[in-house]
Amino acid sequence: MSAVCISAPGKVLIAGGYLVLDPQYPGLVIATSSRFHVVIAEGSAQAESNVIEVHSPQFLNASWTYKIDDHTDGVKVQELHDRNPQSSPNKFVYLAVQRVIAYAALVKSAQFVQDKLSKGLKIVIAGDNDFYSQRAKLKALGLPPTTASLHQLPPLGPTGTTLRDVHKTGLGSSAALITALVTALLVQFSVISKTALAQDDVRHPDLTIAHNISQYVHCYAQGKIGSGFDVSSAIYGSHVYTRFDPQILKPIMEDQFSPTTLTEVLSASNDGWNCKVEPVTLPPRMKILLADVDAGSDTPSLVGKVLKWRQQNKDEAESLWNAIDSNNRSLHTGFRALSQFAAANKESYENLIAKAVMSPARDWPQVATASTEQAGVLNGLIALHDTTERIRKNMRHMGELADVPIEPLQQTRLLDLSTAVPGVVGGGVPGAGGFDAIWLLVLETADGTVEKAVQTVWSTIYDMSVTPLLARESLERGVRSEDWQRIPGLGEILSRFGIRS
Ligand SMILES: Nc1ncnc2c1ncn2[C@@H]1O[C@H](COP(=O)(O)OP(=O)(O)O)[C@@H](O)[C@H]1O
Ligand SMILES: C[C@@](O)(CCOP(=O)(O)OP(=O)(O)O)CC(=O)O
Repeated sequence: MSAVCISAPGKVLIAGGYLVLDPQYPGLVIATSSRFHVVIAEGSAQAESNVIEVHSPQFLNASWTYKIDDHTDGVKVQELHDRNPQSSPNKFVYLAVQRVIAYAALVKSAQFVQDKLSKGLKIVIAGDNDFYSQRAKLKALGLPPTTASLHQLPPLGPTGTTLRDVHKTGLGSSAALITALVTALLVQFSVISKTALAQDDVRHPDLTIAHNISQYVHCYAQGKIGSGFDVSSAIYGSHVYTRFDPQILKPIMEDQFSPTTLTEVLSASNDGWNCKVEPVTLPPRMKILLADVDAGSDTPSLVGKVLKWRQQNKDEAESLWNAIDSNNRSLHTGFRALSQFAAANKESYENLIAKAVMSPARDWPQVATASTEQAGVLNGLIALHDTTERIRKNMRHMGELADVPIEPLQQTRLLDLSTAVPGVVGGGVPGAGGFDAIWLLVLETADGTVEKAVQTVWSTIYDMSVTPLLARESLERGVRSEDWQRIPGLGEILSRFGIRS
């Protein structure tokens, strides 16, 4: 039996929330080591010709079956509700299947698609535990909210609930899922090759096709065109992202359009996709820590209010956005400068990091340096810390002006306590902000001193619950082809659906 397995990472927008909706302003997105996995198996046990079964077994009532028929006016995908009467229709999954099949039938042929479906397909979706809050599960097991406890939970574990009721952590589950599913289907129907995914070339046409179709399906399923930074990082990994002009998708966001419009708009050679991707990696010895926060209040939808405030206060908004943007760009240049230092003066870099780990960032200006190289690294670290503080201050200010909780008081207190821990460079509230999550940039030691100290601080906060996530920066960049046997927990899940090697 042949199987395709594709994974795509989650995201954290550490700089550029709101601003990135405007193509003038880039955002800095870090892709996470936590991923969504999609396996497509052909000819597995009890598979039926021209039928695609999709299962998301971490959820209750989450199976969907589609029948694919060849009509004179194109290939039709019809959901067979009676096969899974308990499952609510899944617009995201349906559109991914339907639009990729339509695209494949146009660029290959309808006959080619039918041949590929002759043994039937089974698709299994599984997301790393980080995408969903594990707070309740840890509590039920009497485990403290630490990474050590999270490591005790089975990987790709059941959530015990439905997709509608699950408590998400904000890593962008729908974008990672759609990217992995669209890419896996494109590989399955031979529209792109899986070897292309192993390459780091952000201009590779196969990656561009996977990107364009994933953005399209995600926007269509959401019923709106966001900035697209989440799908972009699911494809390309961590990067500085400048959005595409939403006009590009308009012709195919309608109910009716001609087949040639679909292929023209989504084609890798369509220059209308004017988004920019500049890959980023964190400097050596630095890592991202993330927390799922329950500060007692749900984050309402903030985007509409911020954009309305911008519209009504053009001058004030422009000067504040330009100030935020200049700091957002400094964050990126600061990463680059430190990475270059580390490459050119490895020893000085390592020695200085070993000293900086001992003090809180606010005391770094007093750290003694033994050489001009070390002083250079120290200045780079201080600049990064100051930049994160300035971004926070300006984002808080924007929250006050627009009257939305971008960095609410509870989060300010949590971040102030966290960034006072020795070895923490800085942090913030990701994306649109709110009550639900924070990110920290910390110096890394062999024994994880900083991370442990941060977790100790989190565990002493009595009036809000702060649970770490296991995610780190994705070192494997974006979407990729996997050997499913190497993904802990996946083999056992697949065997339940008769999928074996
Ligand atoms: N594990 C999954 N299996 C199947 N569908 C999923 C899964 N995760 C997300 N989805 C789809 O994505 C939708 C969630 O979209 P949305 O609320 O925009 O999420 P997010 O905040 O993660 O972007 C779900 O209703 C479902 O259709
Ligand atoms: C406001 C934004 O710029 C960033 C929102 O980032 P989040 O990470 O908060 O997003 P969700 O995954 O949708 O919850 C909107 C956008 O860029 O689309």
